[in-house]
Amino acid sequence: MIGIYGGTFDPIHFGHLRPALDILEGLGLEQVRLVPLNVAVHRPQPIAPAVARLTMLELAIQAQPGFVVDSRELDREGRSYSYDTLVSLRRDLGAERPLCLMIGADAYRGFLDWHRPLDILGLAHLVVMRRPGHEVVAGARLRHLYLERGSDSPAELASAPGGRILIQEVTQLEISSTRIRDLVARGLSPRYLLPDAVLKLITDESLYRSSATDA
Ligand SMILES: Nc1ncnc2c1ncn2[C@@H]1O[C@H](COP(=O)(O)OP(=O)(O)OP(=O)(O)O)[C@@H](O)[C@H]1O
Ligand SMILES: O=C(O)c1ccc[n+]([C@@H]2O[C@H](COP(=O)([O-])O)[C@@H](O)[C@H]2O)c1
Repeated sequence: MIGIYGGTFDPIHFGHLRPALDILEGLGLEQVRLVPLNVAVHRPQPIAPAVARLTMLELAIQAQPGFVVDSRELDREGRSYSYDTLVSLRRDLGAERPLCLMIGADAYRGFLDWHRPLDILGLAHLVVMRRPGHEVVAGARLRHLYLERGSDSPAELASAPGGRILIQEVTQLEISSTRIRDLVARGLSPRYLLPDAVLKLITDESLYRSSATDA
C-alpha cells in the first residue's frame, strides 16, 4: 500500500510529518508520497514559490525511509486536482496496487465538494487524520458515504485498490502553516514547530517576512 499525502506545504511542519509517520507505520505502508500542489483549488494560492516549497519538503524528509517527494503536480498546468494526480499515479503504478489518499480532518469535511470525489474513491482509499481544532464532522451526504465505505481495518484497505474510508488516530499536534507564516511575519521564531533545516531555508531566503494572515 502506498500513501499519497497532498498539501500546500507552505511550509511543511511537524503537524504534517509526525502524523504521516504514524500512518506509514500504523498502516504498514510501503511509502508515503508527499505531493505539493501547484495551483490550489479551494484556498488562497501559496505564498512561497513552488521551488522553495519543494526544497523545504526535500529537506524535511531527508533520511526518513519510506518518505518520498512527488513533484508531479508542480509539473502540471492548471488547478491541482487530486483526481488528476491519482489518474497519473495509476498510470505509473498500475490499477491493482492499494493507494491511500491521506487528508486531515479539515480537508475531509469539504471532500464532497472536491472535483470528482466519488471517482477519487474509485482510484484510492481515503485515510483521514484527526487534527486538533478540527473535529471529524461530516454533513449528511458525507455521513452517508462513510456508512457505506467506512472501515477500521488496515487489512481491508490492503485487500483492494481503493474505495474505503478509514479515520486514523495520529499524534495530535496543533501546528499549522498559517501560524508559522504569521510568526515569521511578526519577527518571531517558529522554531520547534518544523525541522531546523526548513527553518534555515525560510531564514536564508527571507520567506514569509511580509505574509499576512489569510487562512
Ligand atoms: N497539524 C496537523 N495535523 C493533522 N493533519 C494536518 C495538520 N496540518 C495539516 N494537516 C493536513 O495536511 C494536509 C496539507 O495541509 P496544508 O499544507 O494545507 O497545511 P496547513 O497547516 O493546514 O496549512 P495552512 O495553515 O496554510 O492552511 C491537509 O490534508 C491538512 O488537513
Ligand atoms: O481535487 C480537489 O478538488 C481538491 C480540493 C481541495 C483540496 N484538494 C487537495 O487536498 C490536499 C490538501 O489541501 P490543503 O488545501 O489543505 O493544502 C491538497 O493535495 C489539495 O490539492 C483537492
